[in-house]
Amino acid sequence: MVTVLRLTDVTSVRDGRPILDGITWSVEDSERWVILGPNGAGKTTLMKLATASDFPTGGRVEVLGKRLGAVDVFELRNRIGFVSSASERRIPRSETVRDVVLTAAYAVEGRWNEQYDDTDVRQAERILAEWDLGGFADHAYGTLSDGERKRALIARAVMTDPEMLLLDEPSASLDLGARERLLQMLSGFARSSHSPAMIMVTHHVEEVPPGFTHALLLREGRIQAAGPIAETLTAEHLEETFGMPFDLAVHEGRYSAVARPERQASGPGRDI
Ligand SMILES: Nc1ncnc2c1ncn2[C@@H]1O[C@H](COP(=O)(O)OP(=O)(O)OP(=O)(O)O)[C@@H](O)[C@H]1O
Repeated sequence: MVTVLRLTDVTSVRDGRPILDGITWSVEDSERWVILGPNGAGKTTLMKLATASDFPTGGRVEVLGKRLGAVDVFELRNRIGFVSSASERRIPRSETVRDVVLTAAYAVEGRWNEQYDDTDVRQAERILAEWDLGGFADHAYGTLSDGERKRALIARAVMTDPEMLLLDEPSASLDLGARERLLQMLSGFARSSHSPAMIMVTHHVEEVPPGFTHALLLREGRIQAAGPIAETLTAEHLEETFGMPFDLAVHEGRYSAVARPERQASGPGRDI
């Protein structure tokens, strides 16, 4: 086992306020982590540290065995796949889907004069097929549906065989069918022993792909619970994290959560 990410007593302070506070967490190459927590809990800030896009205010962050602050972060970033709404905005709309994936080999957005060898082209074609995008290779990225775009971005992120794949809310804005399709593909990818370590941020337990092995629950910049998913993603921990009680169900690796009905009805719509 190889530790791909290690945070030790990490603090991130912005405008004098701790956004992350006392985070100690590590990820092994065989692990697939889901990160859950309320809006503003610090999930994106944590992802920025994990992708070597930001530095901590205090503590120690080691990404792929290298300590942030003592390593060329550009070299590190080439070994990490990252999909977020920001990465989506950087892709030119007129770029073909094939080039969206292929240009990852040079870490550029938008094909220019780079020379790609046959191995790169074959790798791109293989990955496009794996993510069910073979029929879209010549389509312009801007014409894809949201679900197809997400798959194209993930295909781009895995083009360089990264050692860590990080996904920030990959299912956000997808319709039910597109979400389910993406989850099936992520689940298959997570279960493959050839896949890199995965870390995925989501707002909904329904979006946790079966095959994910660990969960980290974050609240107000602190870890509320972290560890193997069966012990961590529990109704008790969700209540501590989100501040309200849930009924949590697990069926064939899929989670669902609804607020537990309060005994005395209150709020809008109650009978008076
Ligand atoms: N550069 C910054 N300067 C000041 N405050 C910041 C900065 N970056 C983040 N924050 C604040 O830190 C907190 C955590 O932000 P972050 O985006 O990490 O949360 P999140 O868990 O990803 O939230 P969401 O689920 O809404 O995306 C928020 O209150 C945010 O306003």
